[in-house]
Amino acid sequence: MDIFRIFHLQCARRLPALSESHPCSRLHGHSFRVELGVSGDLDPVHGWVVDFAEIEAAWQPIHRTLDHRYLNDIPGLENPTSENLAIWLWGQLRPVLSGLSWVKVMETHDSGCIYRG
Ligand SMILES: Nc1nc2c(c(=O)[nH]1)N=C([C@H](O)[C@H](O)COP(=O)(O)OP(=O)(O)OP(=O)(O)O)CN2
Ligand SMILES: [Zn+2]
Repeated sequence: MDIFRIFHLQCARRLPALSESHPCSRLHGHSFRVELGVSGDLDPVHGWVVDFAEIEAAWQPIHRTLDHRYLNDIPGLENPTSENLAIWLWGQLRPVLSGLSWVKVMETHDSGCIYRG
């Protein structure tokens, strides 16, 4: 069974590997939509994979670290593409959120990525 919870981050970033002519090389902001997926068998007592509150609790330190921040300043996010953000989120969350199965980052309504470790 797969369950997921959705979170939102407001962040500033620039993508330093791009040429100056590319708009994303300039400072700009994104309202990221992050989906955290957790997979596992149902706990027969509770009838759930994991309490959604556990996913929420794992997310809170991430939110404090990233929300309304300039991502490029965060160690490991010097080139904060959505892909690198998904990988970074996986690295932060995998040790504390058992059953983490995917991290999906949507940077706009139409564009995003999924990382499964
Ligand atoms: N594979 C990736 N491609 C791009 C990334 C990325 O992280 N991974 N990032 C960007 C830019 O950050 C850019 O801000 C994306 O937004 P934008 O180009 O504005 O998105 P849209 O084209 O969907 O929006 P429009 O309003 O239609 O311009 C670029 N590529
Ligand atoms: Zn961008």
